[in-house]
Amino acid sequence: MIRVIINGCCGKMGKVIASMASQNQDFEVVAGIDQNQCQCGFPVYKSLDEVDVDADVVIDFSYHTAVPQLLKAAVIKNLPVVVATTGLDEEEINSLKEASNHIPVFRSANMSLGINVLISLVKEAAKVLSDNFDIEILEMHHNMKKDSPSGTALLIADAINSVLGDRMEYVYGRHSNVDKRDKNEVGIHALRGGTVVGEHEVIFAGHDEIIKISHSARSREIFGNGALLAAKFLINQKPGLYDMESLVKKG
Ligand SMILES: NC(=O)C1=CN([C@@H]2O[C@H](COP(=O)(O)OP(=O)(O)OC[C@H]3O[C@@H](n4cnc5c(N)ncnc54)[C@H](O)[C@@H]3O)[C@@H](O)[C@H]2O)C=CC1
Ligand SMILES: O=C(O)C1=N[C@H](C(=O)O)C[C@H](O)C1
Repeated sequence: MIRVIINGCCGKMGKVIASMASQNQDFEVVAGIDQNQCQCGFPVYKSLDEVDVDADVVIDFSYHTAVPQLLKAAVIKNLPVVVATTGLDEEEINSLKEASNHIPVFRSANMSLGINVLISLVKEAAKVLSDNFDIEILEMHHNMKKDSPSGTALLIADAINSVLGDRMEYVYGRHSNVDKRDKNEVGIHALRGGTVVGEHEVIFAGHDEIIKISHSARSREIFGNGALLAAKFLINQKPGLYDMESLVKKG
């Protein structure tokens, strides 16, 4: 039985993780952490420092400002952490890399298998098409999402850049642009509205033809499933930084 602490347990994803874990005999949620209070069926603390319950792993779906303190406490407690929270700035990302020198840390902006397959497809397409096709990324999420663009859109852009010699410049929206589009741009555009779970589309626009590769998340359970698989994988790893590619490769 893998004993889980959920950071952000009162949130949309925290509740999904708690529900999925309760239906999976491999997992038990032993505690939650949230700045808010909520009825969860397990004790809820304000910070990991305060948690006095034994656990095997922390799963984090919270807010970017929460991550450095969470990781600091996880290092002290020698607890592996799955970081699913997005919108991290450079300093927060560095805190994550530092923690991974001491504990296993798994980070992915998108825990779904589908997006990680899309990323593989998009990398292959970019290798073939980038000379003659302009690349734009469009994402849409619910009206409660606090960060923009999505971590997934940035993950896709970074994957494209990685196969194009890191020569691409990200352009976020085009409101103030007065020049024509540069070839070495990746446009990234965010839409917000309704209860959209997560839509991502990569558009390769060429001369007289367009290729689109897209993913549509219809339920948050696809992220919950990936996070639980990541937690199961992570508890058997040495200190280091892991991602969905590590999970797929090591199985
Ligand atoms: N990697 C992935 O597959 C996915 C990542 N996410 C990301 O997960 C994060 C959470 O998403 P949602 O659950 O929709 O958001 P949410 O806003 O519903 O939940 C976040 C929870 O974290 C809590 N929180 C905020 N600051 C905190 C702190 N300092 N300490 C403890 N708890 C704190 C909030 O009170 C809230 O209950 C976002 O960054 C989102 O982009 C969401 C879905 C999938
Ligand atoms: O906030 C969300 O809901 C999601 N956030 C992640 C992101 O920023 O990419 C993953 C998923 O798209 C849902």
